[in-house]
Amino acid sequence: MDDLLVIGGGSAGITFAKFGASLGAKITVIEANKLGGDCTWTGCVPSKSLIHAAKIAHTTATAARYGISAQPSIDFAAVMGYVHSVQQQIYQHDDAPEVLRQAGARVIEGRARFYDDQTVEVNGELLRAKHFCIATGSHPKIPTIPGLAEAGYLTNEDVFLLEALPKRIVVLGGGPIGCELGQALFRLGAEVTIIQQGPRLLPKDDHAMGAALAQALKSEGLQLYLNTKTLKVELQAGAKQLTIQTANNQPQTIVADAILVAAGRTPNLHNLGLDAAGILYDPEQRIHVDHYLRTSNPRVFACGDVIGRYQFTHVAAQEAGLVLRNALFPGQSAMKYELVPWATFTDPEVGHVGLNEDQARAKYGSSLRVYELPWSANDRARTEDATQGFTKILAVGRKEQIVGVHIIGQGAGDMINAAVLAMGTGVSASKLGGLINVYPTRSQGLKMTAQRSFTRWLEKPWLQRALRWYFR
Ligand SMILES: Cc1cc2nc3c(=O)[nH]c(=O)nc-3n(C[C@H](O)[C@H](O)[C@H](O)COP(=O)(O)OP(=O)(O)OC[C@H]3O[C@@H](n4cnc5c(N)ncnc54)[C@H](O)[C@@H]3O)c2cc1C
Ligand SMILES: NC(=O)c1ccc[n+]([C@@H]2O[C@H](COP(=O)([O-])OP(=O)(O)OC[C@H]3O[C@@H](n4cnc5c(N)ncnc54)[C@H](O)[C@@H]3O)[C@@H](O)[C@H]2O)c1
Repeated sequence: MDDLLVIGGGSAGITFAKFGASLGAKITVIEANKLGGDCTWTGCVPSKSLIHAAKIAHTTATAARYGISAQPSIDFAAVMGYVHSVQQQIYQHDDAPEVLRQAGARVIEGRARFYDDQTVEVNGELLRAKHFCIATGSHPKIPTIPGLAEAGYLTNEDVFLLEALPKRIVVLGGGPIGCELGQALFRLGAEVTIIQQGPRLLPKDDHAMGAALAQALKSEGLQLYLNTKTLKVELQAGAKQLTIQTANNQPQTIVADAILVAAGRTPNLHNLGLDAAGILYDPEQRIHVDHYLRTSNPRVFACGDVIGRYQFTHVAAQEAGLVLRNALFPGQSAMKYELVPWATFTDPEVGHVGLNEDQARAKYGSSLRVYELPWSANDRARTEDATQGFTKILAVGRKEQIVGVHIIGQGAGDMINAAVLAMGTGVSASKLGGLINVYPTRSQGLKMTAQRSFTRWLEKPWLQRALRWYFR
């Protein structure tokens, strides 16, 4: 009998197969479509490949300021060919059934559902296991807008299959998907309008990040509507006409050739037989799990996008590791979410870890200190004409404990990992500011921001007076 049977072979499922089997446990992964899940086929991998190609187009088109003149000629089908080739490479190397079998896991292709509280059915076969894990991921949430379904729309599930670039694209949603793909498609030649129903982009990030990103996207040429509701969509002479209500309550229309819906995610629970297995879930379609990622059926765990917490590949993988620990070994450990980092791979990128400023202020009040440094103070950023950005460190207490770091700027997604290391190992802001970093690097900006925790004392009048006396 299997030690663990996993439904879903995406980011979490693949971690189960590789890591679980390497421990010597009997692991079966059942996948309904293609191993690799959202990340390889409809998420991280194609979006980051498209963003890379789009950045090259943008860099080429704007190279005149460096004394280099060129105009990119963009073959959209070839760009998509590049995207698909990266997907194939990653699939063959990391996700394919033979890779997981080689690692020691059993792979079954088929759609699984619970038959009862200790049995799963797939391809007409009933399978029992000591434990189960639901890792079925999520799919795009489609807002209820009159006429949207009839007019037709794209989501992350089909945008990477486009063979030609639509001329005018409206993106519904100003979260990470809308901002990343909106900018990439703009840079590849589309006219892009992002409609965000809330007051700012990236509302899960620090408020200053969304505002800075909005400024960057607008200055590049994207149209942005914040606090805006889409009232209806109509087909007019083959094009899609959206009637929107903007912040000042003025209805107006926008005409587009394609609408990309990027308005959040819904967990994949449909037809899973959860009731037959005694697994509780809520009307928002989230499975209830405890701190140990166990559902209301003690044999069954759930992790990844399906539990609707932090919907990232690195979190799905971390949660899968925790489920392996709790299902296969005595005792149990809880998932810790305080140090979940993420990055939005726009240009400039936005990196996040810990509390944002509003959360930190609500929690720590006047003991919160905010250290900020614009990238214009960083020499490497200057040499690379990448001064659009800033770093923000949130610290508390006499020990200057770091409770949040937020970075907007080129490469912020890589840089945020240093902040994770500092926070995870209890390095204070003053300690971080005192370390030696390589000059000239953009990541030095993190250290330079942390340095504010002690250089700010130099601005105190009493210290100024004392220094004047000392050097009299
Ligand atoms: C456009 C986009 C860009 C993204 N970019 C990033 C990024 O840059 N960084 C990042 O960290 N995250 C990113 N994400 C999020 C990331 O893709 C997800 O958080 C991650 O894939 C979740 O992993 P998972 O294992 O929970 O689900 P998935 O990877 O979606 O895997 C679930 C699998 O379960 C299968 N399945 C479903 N039902 C059944 C069933 N009944 N039987 C058998 N199999 C079933 C599905 O076919 C699927 O393969 C992005 C997402 C999108 C949409
Ligand atoms: N770089 C990354 O790590 C990355 C990239 C893409 C996606 N993701 C993951 O995928 C998840 C889903 O991304 P997402 O951007 O779809 O979701 P999201 O929930 O993060 O953002 C969606 C945004 O759309 C807005 N919205 C909802 N309905 C709307 C409507 N009718 N009109 C206009 N705006 C509307 C919401 O206010 C929200 O801000 C992310 O939260 C993240 O976990 C990660």
